[in-house]
Amino acid sequence: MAACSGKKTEKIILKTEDDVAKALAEYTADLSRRFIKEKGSFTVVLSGGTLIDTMRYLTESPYKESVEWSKWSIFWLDERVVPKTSDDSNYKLAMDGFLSKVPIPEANILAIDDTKSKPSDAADDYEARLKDWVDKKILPLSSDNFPKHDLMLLGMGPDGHVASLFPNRTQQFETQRWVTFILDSPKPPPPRITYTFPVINAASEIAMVVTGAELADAVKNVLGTPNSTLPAAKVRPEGLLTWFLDQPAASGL
Ligand SMILES: O=C1O[C@H](COP(=O)(O)O)[C@@H](O)[C@H](O)[C@H]1O
Repeated sequence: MAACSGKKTEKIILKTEDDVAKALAEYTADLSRRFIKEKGSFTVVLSGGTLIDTMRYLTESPYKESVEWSKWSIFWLDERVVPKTSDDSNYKLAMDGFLSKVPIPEANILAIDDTKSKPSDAADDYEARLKDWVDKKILPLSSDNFPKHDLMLLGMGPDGHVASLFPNRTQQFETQRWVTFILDSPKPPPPRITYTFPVINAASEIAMVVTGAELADAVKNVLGTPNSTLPAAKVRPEGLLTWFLDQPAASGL
């Protein structure tokens, strides 16, 4: 393992995707233990894409038995505006690959309301329900009054997008809203809702989980270029940012 730390950024480079999956399970279980000991709960925000498969070891021993799943709450960084039964749904992906295999209470899972077919309505609704969770003191607010989650698990696309914040789209510049929407995502399906950067960067911990040679150029741009303008370079949390990379993804560094 090669690890190098900046002030608040750590980069962990492992040989294979399987090594990254194992390290991610250990890291997430450690944080779960730490946050639950400190404050009795653990709020986790999921991406879609390859991340869910890379979380696979959390659903196996020893984590399946030892993690206090009843204290977890689940949110999504972004969601496609499609029925939850669609193969394009990030909820379905997470349910099939992760949530159906661990005992997180259903009431602790904040999924998109898929009866809202207009993306703007779906974004307003998710933001309103986040506000309810803040009012109920399940989520605290950051010093800038954005909801503060314990852990966000981010993937990155080859174009440098994170969540549904894409290059050449305005959503990446949003400074007020907690949740916004996009009608013309360059990656299908086009209609989506997404957390904004102020909410992402309010998190206590962020893991960027990036594996595969097809991500090498974007990794090089974000981590190897001063002043990269890709959306992933805007991930600068209040807390710690940890990059989990396999060697193919890190090959340009
Ligand atoms: O469309 C999306 O893409 C990104 C990256 O996905 P990956 O398959 O390249 O890992 C993902 O993080 C996001 O949640 C998803 O909606």
